[in-house]
Amino acid sequence: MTRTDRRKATVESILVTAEQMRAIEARVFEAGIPVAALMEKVAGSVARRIEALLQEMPEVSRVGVLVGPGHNGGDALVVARELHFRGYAIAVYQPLSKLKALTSQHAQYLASLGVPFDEEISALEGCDLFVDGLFGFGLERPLSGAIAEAVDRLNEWDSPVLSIDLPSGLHTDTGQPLGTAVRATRTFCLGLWKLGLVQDEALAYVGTPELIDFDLPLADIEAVVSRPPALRRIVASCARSQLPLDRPQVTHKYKQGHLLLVASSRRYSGAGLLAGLAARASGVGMLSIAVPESLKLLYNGHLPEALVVGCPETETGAIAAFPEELDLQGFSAIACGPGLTLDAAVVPAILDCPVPAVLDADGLNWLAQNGTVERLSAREAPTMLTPHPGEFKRLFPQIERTEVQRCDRVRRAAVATGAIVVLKGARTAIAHPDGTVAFLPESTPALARGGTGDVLTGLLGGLVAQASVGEGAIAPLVEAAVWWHAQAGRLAARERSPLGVDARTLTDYLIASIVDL
Ligand SMILES: NC(=O)C1=CN([C@@H]2O[C@H](COP(=O)(O)OP(=O)(O)OC[C@H]3O[C@@H](n4cnc5c(N)ncnc54)[C@H](O)[C@@H]3O)[C@@H](O)[C@H]2O)[C@@H](O)CC1
Ligand SMILES: [K+]
Repeated sequence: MTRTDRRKATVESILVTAEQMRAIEARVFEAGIPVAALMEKVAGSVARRIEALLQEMPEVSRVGVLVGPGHNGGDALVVARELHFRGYAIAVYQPLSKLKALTSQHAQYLASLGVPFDEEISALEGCDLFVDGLFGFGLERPLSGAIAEAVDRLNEWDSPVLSIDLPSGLHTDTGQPLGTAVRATRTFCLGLWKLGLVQDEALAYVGTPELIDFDLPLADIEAVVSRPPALRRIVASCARSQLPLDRPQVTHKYKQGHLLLVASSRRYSGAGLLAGLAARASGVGMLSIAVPESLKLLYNGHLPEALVVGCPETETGAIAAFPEELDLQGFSAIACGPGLTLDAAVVPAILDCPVPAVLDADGLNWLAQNGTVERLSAREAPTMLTPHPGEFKRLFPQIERTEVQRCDRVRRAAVATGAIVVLKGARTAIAHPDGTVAFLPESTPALARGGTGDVLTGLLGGLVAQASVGEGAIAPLVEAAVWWHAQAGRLAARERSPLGVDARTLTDYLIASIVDL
């Protein structure tokens, strides 16, 4: 990989906090680039990008530009100037009279060109497009008074809004609106991806995010951001490259991993089927499924290739124990949890077994009742937990109470337990025991349906089983599984509408979403 490629890969994959961005910028300025030159370069790139978008928007003639007191406002003024010269009618909303020096100079020049400035947002009413440069990264103070009212007013209008760096009002790290925030159609994130943009709280504000790379030197990025970076985005090309698509020519089924799926009860008979169908799509060499004895026929019917292990049942129809002859150590991975109910008595045996394990649903609920941290830190083999926020809260009540930010909560959970923790959400976060956290930047709300979590468990289990018999590391595969699951959801939503992504259908789209790679 050349240095240029490495820089590009780094820029695509890391997430920075406001503090880190500030430190990187400071190094660049210290090294000598004039602030005005950088602003011209960055805002010039944004302007060219907007001009390209405008080629597809012939209806736009009047552009409203929101200008704040700092350099985000300066960027917006450069964009406004360029669009003015391209023939667009520009109107500027500038609520605060005191501007930073550079911003003030740009304002003075734009005004000299005859562009009208106003301190009332109503002056922009009826514009065909808005450019939001009120506040950029590092905002701490909540928006209030007339500016907050102006933002709320803007949010009621229909024309598209393009935000520079972040939607104004959003906290750079938490992604939460400070008082209120601009609801953008598109956000041009400058230089490096900001952590806040991949938080669930930010999604209603960010619109389509896009990175404007302005050539921050790799040395300056690496001087501030640790290696491996503590915070990352899952990049599609990297996730894809982890999938076990290239098999050796000479192999056999047991060399491709043997997954034991432990799932279902008479009450929740379908959960294990969904996980089993997803495990099938993972390409795992052998699939065994342990279910209550009375469900054996059902499972044989739906998953003819699987070895179905009928287990003794409790009175309630849960798995009471594994059959004596079942050797847990003979599997390359175990995935446990979907549909078990808390009556199932199999989790301790899995925890005691030195085989990689994925725990979900009632596997997690069992842990929550029996001491998550103590039980997991004693384990020798890799463990993966896939909680949704409710399960996470039950698993880690102390962490939930002390940490405000999701990113910190999930990181602490992974460090404390030694497990890889997949905290599911609109933007799933994956924390590793070394303290690094990766976020899935693209997904679809169509996946918010019962059973899609069972699909993830089966898929992840199947991939982990393959990695654990091969040379591949398990950690990157967890991220690949989360990415793949979302890709399947996105493809299904595109082809069948967001209503057509039931969990059973999702399992069909797993293969469809990777066949043309
Ligand atoms: N300096 C440069 O050449 C570059 C600057 N960039 C731009 O600069 C931005 C960051 O600039 P700044 O650090 O000036 O930050 P802002 O543009 O967000 O402005 C901060 C100013 O707003 C005021 N302020 C903060 N909260 C407020 C509130 N709630 N109500 C009223 N006023 C409030 C502060 O007193 C401060 O003066 C980036 O987001 C980006 O757009 C980037 O283009 C990179 C290059
Ligand atoms: K902004």
